[in-house]
Amino acid sequence: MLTIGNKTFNSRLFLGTGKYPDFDTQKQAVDVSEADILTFSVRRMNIFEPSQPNFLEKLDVEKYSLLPNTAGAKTAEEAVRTAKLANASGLCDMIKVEVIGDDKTLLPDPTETLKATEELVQEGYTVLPYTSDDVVLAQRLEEIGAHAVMPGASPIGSGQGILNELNLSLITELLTVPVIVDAGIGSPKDVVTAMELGADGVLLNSAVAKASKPVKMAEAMKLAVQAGQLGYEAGRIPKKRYAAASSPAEGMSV
Ligand SMILES: CC(=O)[C@@H](O)[C@H](O)COP(=O)(O)O
Repeated sequence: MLTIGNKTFNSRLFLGTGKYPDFDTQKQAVDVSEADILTFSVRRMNIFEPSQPNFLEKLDVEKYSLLPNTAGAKTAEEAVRTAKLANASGLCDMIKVEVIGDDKTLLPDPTETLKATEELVQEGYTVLPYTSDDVVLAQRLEEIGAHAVMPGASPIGSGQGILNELNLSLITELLTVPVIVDAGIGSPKDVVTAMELGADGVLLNSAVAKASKPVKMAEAMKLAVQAGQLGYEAGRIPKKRYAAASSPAEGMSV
């Protein structure tokens, strides 16, 4: 079970809803993934124009916890405004703060992310900021009241997987709020690694939506989260420099 703020979830997989080849594939992938939390860009929703196509129209949104994100925001002010828009439309169980600092890398702006997180926390939102894998920044976000912290594995949509295992493991060790590894996941292997590093969950989009077979990949990601979590709880063996025989001879008479 995963608890964020005052909500509890069965699944530790957070799924993005964009970039699918069509809405039927999106729905099937979401169903198969058994994700409880779905994220979507507020800017891509026709919130106040019911006649326009609705990005989530195939999904039974009542079944999920919705995590709108502030994608497209470049300042704290824009992110806060976007969060309020999502809230006003009734589509906001929690908010993912995403303030981009650079168009090419889509890496988050640290100071604006802190500012937006602080303001939204003070206004009573359940806030999950997307951040870099910087350990001290993750700690600051926790200190100002973030309900979970979401360090990136690598740049959004890059599929490069986890670039800095050390930093992610330090973040999961030092923070007490949930740590959700977000962005850059390329394959189930990356998900297992994130969970084995002690992440409480993983948020991904492109790796499923852009896979050759998105529905199959959604299932693989579900299983990877479960396998990584089980492995983490089971406690892996320490790495040794030299071999250790599987059938030790000590204590045997012959
Ligand atoms: C959907 C969303 O929130 C993305 O901004 C997120 O960071 C996922 O990134 P990937 O597409 O790399 O999984």
